[in-house]
Amino acid sequence: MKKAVMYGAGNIGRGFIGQLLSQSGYEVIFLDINEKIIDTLNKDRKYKITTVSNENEQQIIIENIRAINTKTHEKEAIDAIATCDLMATAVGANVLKYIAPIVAKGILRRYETQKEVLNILLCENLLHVDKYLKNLIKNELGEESNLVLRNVGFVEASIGRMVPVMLEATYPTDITVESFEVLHTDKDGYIGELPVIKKMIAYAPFEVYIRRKLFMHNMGHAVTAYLAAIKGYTYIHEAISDIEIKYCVYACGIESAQAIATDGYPLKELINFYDRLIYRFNNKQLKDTVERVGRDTKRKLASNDRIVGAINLCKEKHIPYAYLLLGVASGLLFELDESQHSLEVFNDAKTDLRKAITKHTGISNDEDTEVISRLYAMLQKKDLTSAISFCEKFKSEKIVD
Ligand SMILES: NC(=O)c1ccc[n+]([C@@H]2O[C@H](COP(=O)([O-])OP(=O)(O)OC[C@H]3O[C@@H](n4cnc5c(N)ncnc54)[C@H](O)[C@@H]3O)[C@@H](O)[C@H]2O)c1
Ligand SMILES: O=P(O)(O)OC[C@@H](O)[C@@H](O)[C@H](O)[C@H](O)CO
Repeated sequence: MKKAVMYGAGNIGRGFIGQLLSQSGYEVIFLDINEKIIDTLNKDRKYKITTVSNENEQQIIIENIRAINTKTHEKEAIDAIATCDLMATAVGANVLKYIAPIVAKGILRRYETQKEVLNILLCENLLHVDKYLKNLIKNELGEESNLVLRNVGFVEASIGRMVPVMLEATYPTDITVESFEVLHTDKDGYIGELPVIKKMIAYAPFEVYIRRKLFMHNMGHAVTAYLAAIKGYTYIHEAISDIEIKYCVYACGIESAQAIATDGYPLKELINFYDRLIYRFNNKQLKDTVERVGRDTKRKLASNDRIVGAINLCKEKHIPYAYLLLGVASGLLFELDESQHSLEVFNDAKTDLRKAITKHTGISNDEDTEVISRLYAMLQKKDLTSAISFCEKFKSEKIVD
């Protein structure tokens, strides 16, 4: 049986990629550091996925799996990487630097034992994650890195399925997901033959799919969460049913779509994609939280991430972006974050807003800073109605009807 290493046994590792790999005939070996999840996976050798929508729910059992704790069994983890047929990561953008040493050791062992090609599917929400992880691994490998990495494909993937955080009370490995199951990957990232994976599609050039995912899906998701926090909602489906929030999220999506479409991707398809997405945000059974979707504004408001990345693309393509600036203003007010990764941004904005805007978003021009500051003041008073009229007026000055 072919072997696949799934680095990260969390929401996406178990709830999406692990499923597709197992259903494609691979034995799936999860690498993780969460003892409870690892022990339960090894005891049961299977786990349950519940797919939910507003209409129905369905349960499936994922088999042919086992797990290795990389903290306590590093040697076994390296061995798994050295001998597998395919690998994927879903650990979180901030965690890649911690797993790079083990991945590098596994790759080096493959090189020393003349093992064939390894393709690594990178299932993280990070622009150019392929180059990022490759560089981390190059640093680990030192001088010989080019030779060692000759047979390793770093493959960007766009993960569309939304998987919420599970409640403490559920069985440790149970997971609830939405039904979306297409796995988009970068055709140019693979080395050798494309692996056969259920629901996997390989595209080239891939940039437009990554932009669609990050600057529409994740951007729209984040803006929903930031405005939801201002209005006091707990779940994404509650927020997207609020007419003012839905209007702003839609307007942000149109700004992004117009910028992405300038590279030849049909605007109509991008708008259809966004319409379906907003419908998917309304999945009441998924119970995806504002906290999960919004957390870590230090990463999410950065210049290459979902909102400011979209703004930068709009600037490059001369597309107006009033509502995306509202997205930034709302993000600067977000403090609902158990991980504390939003606290620095929130406190900096409270202390010196203009300085915080430049520090955390890279935005430094006077007009954008002024617009964000004015929207921030309105949102601080929870006045989304005035913020919307401000955006409309600002937009009409920029657009000739
Ligand atoms: N949840 C979603 O809806 C979703 C959808 C698309 C993409 N993503 C992306 O997928 C990635 C994973 O997200 P997730 O929701 O599955 O997160 P998660 O927190 O559920 O899973 C991450 C897993 O990585 C493990 N981990 C953390 N540090 C580790 C280390 N040093 N070594 C080994 N394992 C370690 C954690 O224990 C956890 O099981 C992120 O980049 C996220 O942006 C998530
Ligand atoms: O995973 P993050 O923190 O980068 O972003 C939060 C959500 O937008 C994200 O996890 C989406 O659910 C996912 O990317 C959907 O495809």
